[in-house]
Amino acid sequence: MKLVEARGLTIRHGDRTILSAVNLSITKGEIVTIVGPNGSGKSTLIKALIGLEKPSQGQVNRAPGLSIGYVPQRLHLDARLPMSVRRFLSLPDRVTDAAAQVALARVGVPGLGARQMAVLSGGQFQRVLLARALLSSPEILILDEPTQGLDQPGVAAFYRLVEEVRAETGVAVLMVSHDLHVVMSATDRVICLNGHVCCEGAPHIVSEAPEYRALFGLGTGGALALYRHVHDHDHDHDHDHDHGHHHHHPAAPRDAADPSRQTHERHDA
Ligand SMILES: Nc1ncnc2c1ncn2[C@@H]1O[C@H](COP(=O)(O)OP(=O)(O)OP(=O)(O)O)[C@@H](O)[C@H]1O
Repeated sequence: MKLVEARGLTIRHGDRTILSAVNLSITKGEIVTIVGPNGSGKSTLIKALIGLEKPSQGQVNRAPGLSIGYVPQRLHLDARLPMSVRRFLSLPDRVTDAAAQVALARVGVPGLGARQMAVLSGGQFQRVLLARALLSSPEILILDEPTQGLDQPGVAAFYRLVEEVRAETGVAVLMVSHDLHVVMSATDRVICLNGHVCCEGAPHIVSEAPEYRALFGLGTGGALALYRHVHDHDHDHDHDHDHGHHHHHPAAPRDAADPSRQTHERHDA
């Protein structure tokens, strides 16, 4: 069943076309990731799917009564305004203490309820946002760059958490990311966006697609100058060897075929 779909979605602001004839759909229980460079229209697409942006042409359809848990790209809270985590979870809809506790435990930050929002770390803040999004028992979670500002282990942990929640609840997930490599193992389908849908499919297929390579190419050839290298070791326990001991491969095909291998791309500029 389709939860949300866009058909021929075009969005213009003034005489600028931000999105052009975008088609996509998200079905029950799948994790879909939108990747694309800065300004490629990712947030605009998300807003259109939620109903915060009006199509200039085409249409957006949502399943009747669809419950959406949305985590925006940026949420600025005034640090001078006292706001506990517990109170934040009750905005805009009041939730019970029990429900708040369950939600916080679910995202791995139990007992944070009394803490002020302003003093949370980046990772805790993102988890609290996710907890709040989960409180409405959504059929789809929409996360706009949920790992912005987190370090690598924090990013990996957050995506693992999203996968766990999906496995437990069957919620569909649509998220935005800049980098395919970090979501490779945590997503079913990738949509590469650059004002239009450049390519779409399973992560390893998209990473090999010429359209994707043109944007996120290897070496200094790509617009975003990324390179990929393959590790045979565990990053968490092997920091000493983290520099200079890698074999740098141009996107080894065996790597794409075997998701258990760790693959990284790095900004090379
Ligand atoms: N309300 C608006 N009026 C005019 N231009 C807009 C408006 N909203 C977005 N844009 C423009 O549309 C383009 C796409 O913006 P959007 O925020 O969707 O990109 P993005 O892919 O999410 O970028 P980033 O990765 O930097 O977050 C940008 O050039 C932006 O300036």
